[in-house]
Amino acid sequence: MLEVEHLTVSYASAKGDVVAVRDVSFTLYPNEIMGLIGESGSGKSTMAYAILRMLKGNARVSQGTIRVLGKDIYQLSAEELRKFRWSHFSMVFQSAMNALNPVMTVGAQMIDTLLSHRPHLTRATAHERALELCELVRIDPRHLKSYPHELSGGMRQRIVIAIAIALEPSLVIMDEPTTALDVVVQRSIMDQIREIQKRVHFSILFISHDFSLVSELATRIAIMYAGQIVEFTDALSLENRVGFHHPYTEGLWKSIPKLLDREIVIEGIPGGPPDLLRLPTGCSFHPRCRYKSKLCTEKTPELKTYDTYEIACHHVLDKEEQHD
Ligand SMILES: Nc1ncnc2c1ncn2[C@@H]1O[C@H](COP(=O)(O)OP(=O)(O)OP(=O)(O)O)[C@@H](O)[C@H]1O
Repeated sequence: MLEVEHLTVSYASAKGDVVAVRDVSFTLYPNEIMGLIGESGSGKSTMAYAILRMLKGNARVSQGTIRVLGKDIYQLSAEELRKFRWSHFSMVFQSAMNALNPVMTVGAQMIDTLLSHRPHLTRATAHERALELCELVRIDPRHLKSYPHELSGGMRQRIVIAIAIALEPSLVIMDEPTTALDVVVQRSIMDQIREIQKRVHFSILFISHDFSLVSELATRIAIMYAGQIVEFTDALSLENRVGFHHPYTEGLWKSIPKLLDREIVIEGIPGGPPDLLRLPTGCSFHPRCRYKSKLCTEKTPELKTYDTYEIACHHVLDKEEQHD
């Protein structure tokens, strides 16, 4: 479905090349929901834009390949890419307002997307399909006549989701799709994403900095730190075996507020992410890691497979004993 191999993406800057994604490889399987999490600045959005071939001016893919349905998307011509996007892969970003045209009704935008990619459709059939999409995202069809500003934030994001799945793509990349919404609306949209994905089957790469949100939706989670994936884990193992993970994953998991004995307990991760222009030697996470040794300051750990996990940490086998 989606194959990313050795992807490296850099931004040219006055101080030198900022390598925002470093040698990332993974496969997303048909109908799989994979979460991608990491703190702000870890490279999640850069990766999403690279996969969508939507990187901005000073960014470039300096290494690696990205294949969607077996096609190297960087080998497609502009016209092929235009056809491929929306039909085979699409995206939902944080701000629905930016994704929608403010001077067109939402119905016209849905019908336009359908007709521009399926020119053989009649306007009446496209309208029927728009009605079906409204039903799928639980929007009253009368809102097809509304302009984006007439709808609430949650409704706008539902419309964006409807447009993203209008052409039945195999892959939808969602980058913080609910971050701008309040908690109640966020929950209902998450439930709906899950329900729609079950009904119409497509793969999702779901990007967020919110571990609890991702772990509810995704079956597999990739954890990103300073441009690299430091762990792939299944969502269930986090609750059951939190000590057997990358120290960064453990820290993120413990940063989720938990109610213990009527007190809210939050354990954070000390320090902040590194300057990408001056990465620490060895493991990039070592300055913040309570399990670090001399080896960690000297040698970059590679991703290694342990049962159903892949973890890049020199001490993953011995750290579980020290974990509390
Ligand atoms: N246009 C740019 N020029 C130079 N550096 C950039 C540019 N855009 C992003 N970066 C740098 O690339 C790194 C990764 O940024 P990115 O936005 O991909 O991270 P992120 O994990 O998605 O963060 P957030 O959750 O805040 O969106 C950051 O350190 C950022 O400063």
